[in-house]
Amino acid sequence: MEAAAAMSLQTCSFIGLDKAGGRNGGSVKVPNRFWEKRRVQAVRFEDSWKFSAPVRSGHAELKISCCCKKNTGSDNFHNSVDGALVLKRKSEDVLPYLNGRCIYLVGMMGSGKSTVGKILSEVLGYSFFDSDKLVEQAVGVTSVAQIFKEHSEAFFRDNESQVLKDLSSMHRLVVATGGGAVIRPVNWKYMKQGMTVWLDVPLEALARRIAAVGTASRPLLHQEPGDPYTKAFVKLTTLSEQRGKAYANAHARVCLEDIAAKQGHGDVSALTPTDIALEALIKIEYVLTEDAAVTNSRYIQG
Ligand SMILES: Nc1ncnc2c1ncn2[C@@H]1O[C@H](COP(=O)(O)OP(=O)(O)O)[C@@H](O)[C@H]1O
Ligand SMILES: O=C(O)C1=C[C@@H](OP(=O)(O)O)[C@@H](O)[C@H](O)C1
Repeated sequence: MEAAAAMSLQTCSFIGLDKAGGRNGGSVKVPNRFWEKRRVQAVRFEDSWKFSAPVRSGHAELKISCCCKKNTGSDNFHNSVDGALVLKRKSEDVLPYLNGRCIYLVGMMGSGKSTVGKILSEVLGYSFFDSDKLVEQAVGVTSVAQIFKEHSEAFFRDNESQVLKDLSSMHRLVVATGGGAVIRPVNWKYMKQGMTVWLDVPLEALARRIAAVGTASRPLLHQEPGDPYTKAFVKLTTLSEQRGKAYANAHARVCLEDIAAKQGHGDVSALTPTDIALEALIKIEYVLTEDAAVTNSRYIQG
């Protein structure tokens, strides 16, 4: 049911970026023309950063017809509709508290940032961006692997920071960041303009997912010897040790082991992207309502 729910919920649309810098130049600035186009979808709010308890509106219209189209079996159909409804209702709870703030998904390669991010953007009515894709478009190449090969990791990181900086002035976006975006403190300054959410996935599950699609598109994993699972697992273990603390900077942590335990089976591979998106919304709501409560109690106390 999940693939269908995810497919039907995703409406990712990227708008091409003009090449704004030479291949051998320094960082590449995302051109203004790009943001002018996006402004149609990504509304700017001048004063949206105040944490206060919002006025709740009634339930918005539920848009589930697209989910039904993709499913065939009757069990799948019901699971999918139920899952989509629960997710949509939760998004309506969270939206007033988000107040236009962007969501930045962080996590290791293969943690599901793009998959879950597209679902979140759809239910929230936000636009979706994959920062890797924005870097590729800004540099004028078709893959991150090409940037690593023809330039360097440092060149990629500079461009990644520039993209995050440009995104940080926007609103109503869900951004799937690259797995290494967390290592530069300045990127946190940009990402923390919005809500940051860490998708915390066990290494075995990450390596299984990556092995299923191959390591070619992920240059940091591709250099290791061995079969795709071993290559991925070995390098991810090292990266996770180096980055573990950095991911923990996020406002919210979505731990797949915890979700699986809550569901009573303990099997993270049985979790669907919709389960994970729902948990992300629950965690975001928790963080934002805590902030709103603190702000309101300060206001009452004068
Ligand atoms: N919950 C999930 N269960 C199984 N596979 C998943 C799940 N979420 C994502 N995947 C798969 O894992 C791979 C990596 O997901 P992706 O969203 O691209 O991760 P990221 O953007 O964090 O690198 C993709 O092939 C995707 O289909
Ligand atoms: O973890 C990392 O350092 C990287 C993760 C990749 O993004 P995904 O997390 O989307 O695979 C991409 O940015 C690049 O290959 C480096």
